[in-house]
Amino acid sequence: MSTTDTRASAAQADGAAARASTVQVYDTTLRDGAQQEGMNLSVADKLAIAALLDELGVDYVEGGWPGAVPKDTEFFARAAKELDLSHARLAAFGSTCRAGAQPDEDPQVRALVDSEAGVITLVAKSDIRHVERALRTDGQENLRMISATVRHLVGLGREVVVDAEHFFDGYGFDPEYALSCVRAAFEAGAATVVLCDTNGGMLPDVVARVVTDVRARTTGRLGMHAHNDSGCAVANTLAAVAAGAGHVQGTINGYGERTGNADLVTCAANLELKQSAVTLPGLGDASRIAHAVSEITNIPPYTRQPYVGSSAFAHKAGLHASAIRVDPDLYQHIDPVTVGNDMRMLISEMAGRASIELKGRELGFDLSGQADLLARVTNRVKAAEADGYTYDAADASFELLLRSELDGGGPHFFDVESWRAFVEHRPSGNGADTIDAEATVKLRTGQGRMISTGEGNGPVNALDHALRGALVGTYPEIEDFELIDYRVRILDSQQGTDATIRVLIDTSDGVQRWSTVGVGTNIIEASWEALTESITWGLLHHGVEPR
Ligand SMILES: CC(=O)SCCNC(=O)CCNC(=O)[C@H](O)C(C)(C)COP(=O)(O)OP(=O)(O)OC[C@H]1O[C@@H](n2cnc3c(N)ncnc32)[C@H](O)[C@@H]1OP(=O)(O)O
Ligand SMILES: CC(=O)C(=O)O
Repeated sequence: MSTTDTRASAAQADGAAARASTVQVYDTTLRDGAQQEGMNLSVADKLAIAALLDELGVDYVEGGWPGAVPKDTEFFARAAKELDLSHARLAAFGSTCRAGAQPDEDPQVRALVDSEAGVITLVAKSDIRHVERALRTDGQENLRMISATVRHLVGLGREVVVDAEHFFDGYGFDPEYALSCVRAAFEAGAATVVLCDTNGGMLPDVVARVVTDVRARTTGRLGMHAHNDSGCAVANTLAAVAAGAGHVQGTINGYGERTGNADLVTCAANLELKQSAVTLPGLGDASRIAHAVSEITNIPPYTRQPYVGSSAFAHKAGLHASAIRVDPDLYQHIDPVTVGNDMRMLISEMAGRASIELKGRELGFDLSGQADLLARVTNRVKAAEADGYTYDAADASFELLLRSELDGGGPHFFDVESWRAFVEHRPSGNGADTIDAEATVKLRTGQGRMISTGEGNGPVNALDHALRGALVGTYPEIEDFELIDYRVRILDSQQGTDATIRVLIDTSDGVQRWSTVGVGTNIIEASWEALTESITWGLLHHGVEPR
């Protein structure tokens, strides 16, 4: 073991020794995550997400609030028949009984029992101001509500978790009252009392101090539920664990009310990989699972999300690449494989020869020892980027550039003789004028000269149709290629309509997706370049030989 390794291991061992390795991981995506603006999950969505969370290996999946939200009532009914969880326990969320009511008479509490969930999580007020102003009752009655509801559910054989709402604010205002709520829950048999930063405004030092105090003055497992309004939800969760909390709540991808909850994957990865405080059996699949949940919620993944984002291990700076070539650990905090992610090299004006060599390796080319070639490609990339190209968003165009240096010309599927596109406005006289676009492409393949005309709803669309028309006889494979995204950026906006234009095109064949770039002072010229590169890369990667 090297000196650096020894030092790193010692530091990690210190951290680990300070913590129990039994911190419970409790997911509230289906309840608090669903409180996110714009999120609307069907029962089928919830069942699918619950199965993914179980694969990840969380200890608890909170399914929602049966009795309050009809879909959640249905979720628990269907979960009992359809969900086969191998690791997680299903938790139903709800509130304590109402002021003045008995739990066995309260329909909300009955709905929790009827959900048949083995775990019931009760939200309880712990800030005296909320008790008096929101519940409109007094402190003693709130303690009775907590105590009676917990006792009732424990008596029915359920594991009870109590979420002490607004705990940190309440503790700051009246610590004795906030503590009496925690004690009431434990004395009635709650397995865990979760201290909630409901308004999400806490900072880690406050969380650490409060959790330490509460731990010294109560007995029982404490948990942490952090919202991210101060941008500190993950940090606050880790601070709570460092101060002795044995249960963490959060949501996958950090979904949740307002700015969201603590991102559970980030929390759990930190706790497992850096502190050995949790064991998440599916951590090695975390990236796939986080993205699969994004597909279901229909909320695009956050590319810079820690651990699982597509940029989490993407390296752009040339100096980083030169060190990574020696040892990836020099610029990465963990091995991406441990969370199911990949290291990627981004090629741009900031690339150096090491970046090109590593990108080449990623693409399947061994460029080691080819100093002249690496220098040539680096120089071409820098010059092209200065002209407006951007290769970190267009891997396919970079690959073609690299191959053109490697193969002395690269793959050559067709020779373009000429192309043209025009747009015609046709007045109708009745106000319903039409605008038609038409393009003609002339090119040669090994099978002869092809001339094709295409129409479209704009000149680029017409050109795309004409190009495909000219090629499809020789290369029928292109019928599978579909242009799925088209982005235009004006590079020097002060030049008005004379500006340089960059076009990025994403193409898919239903299995893989690739991106190409074109640049020109004319939007059609830039689009043509990106279109032809897209077809070339697609043919190449379908194993097609020039015909
Ligand atoms: C911090 C959190 O995020 S907790 C989770 C919050 N999630 C949700 O609110 C989503 C689901 N909520 C709902 O469907 C509805 O708000 C319901 C069914 C819970 C309540 O709806 P309604 O019965 O129409 O009541 P309304 O929303 O007007 O008021 C809430 C009532 O709950 C009471 N209440 C609030 N917190 C608690 C608590 N911890 N324990 C007991 N009662 C509570 C309030 O005092 C109020 O009582 P009131 O009807 O006597 O005034
Ligand atoms: C319970 C909960 O969701 C909160 O206090 O934020």
